Amino acid sequence: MIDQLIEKIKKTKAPIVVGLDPMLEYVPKHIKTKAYARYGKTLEGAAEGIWQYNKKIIDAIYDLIPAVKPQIAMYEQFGIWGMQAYEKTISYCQKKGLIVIGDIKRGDIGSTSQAYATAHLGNVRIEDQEFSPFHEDFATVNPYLGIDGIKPFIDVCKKENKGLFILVKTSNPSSGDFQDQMLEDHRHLYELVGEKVAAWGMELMSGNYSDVGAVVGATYPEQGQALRKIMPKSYILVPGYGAQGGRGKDLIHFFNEDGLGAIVNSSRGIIAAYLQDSYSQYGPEHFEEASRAAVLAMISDINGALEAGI
Ligand SMILES: O=C(O)c1cc(=O)[nH]c(=O)n1[C@@H]1O[C@H](COP(=O)(O)O)[C@@H](O)[C@H]1O
Repeated sequence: MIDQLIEKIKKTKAPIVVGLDPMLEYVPKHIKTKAYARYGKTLEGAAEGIWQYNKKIIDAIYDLIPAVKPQIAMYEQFGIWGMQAYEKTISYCQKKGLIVIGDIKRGDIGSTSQAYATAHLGNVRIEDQEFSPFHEDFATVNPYLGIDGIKPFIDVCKKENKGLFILVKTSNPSSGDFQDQMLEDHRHLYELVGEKVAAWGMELMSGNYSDVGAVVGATYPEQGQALRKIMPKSYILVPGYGAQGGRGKDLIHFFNEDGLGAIVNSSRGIIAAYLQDSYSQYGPEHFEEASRAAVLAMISDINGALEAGI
């Protein structure tokens, strides 16, 4: 699957992924009014609102980008209707030719991880038929449970040609609480996890890169540089650009010398661009055009930094 992602990154010249993390407060009034008229001010009405909002944004940006990353919690808050909106969003994006990274951050004991992997990347058998419930192309995975929690995902990736991004050094302010702990051999815990990700990925090579990638936050550029060397064959998903403070110039060391190796995510910075001062001229009526302008600005910021830095 990583080869397909790389092909799309090369084609769009955009090493970016747009996070589809819809909050109800971002959905403009004209969309909410329609959704509530049909389904009431209910979980179902809210889920319809976020789905219509996503659809407009996808239509406005799909030609510019290789991939999207819907974050499942944003959908889950609207119950089963939210989960339907999650699946509809995935199907719609895939029909538009986008790679979908399901931001599910799962990981559990082996048997439970197996069920998560089946739900999101694999197929569930019901009597004599198989169904792929959420059919994302990649999923984010939490490695805290060790190899038991990861192996079922790796096995499904092998079988179904899918991919993973495993949390290594997250972007949040308290990510150091555990991840920066120094081990007896004077390595940080995130370095050990990076080494494991690199080793797990060797079984799933596709060209120069592995289907097993890593998540490293844009807010930790020095750690990103160190991890780039520890995991030379792992694609790095880099969240934390924009709303969390990451900028293009912080990101050059997340990339390899071939100009590949990283894909940078922005969620609020793109989908809620119309609420920012710099895009306020678009207004809620043209929110999707603000998102398109924000995507173009992000591509040019990152490519500009890469051209200047490599
Ligand atoms: O796995 C992730 O995507 C992720 C890991 C991480 O370390 N930090 C992080 O922000 N994320 C996700 O990336 C997105 C960031 O959103 P924005 O800050 O709005 O761009 C959210 O969906 C987060 O859940």
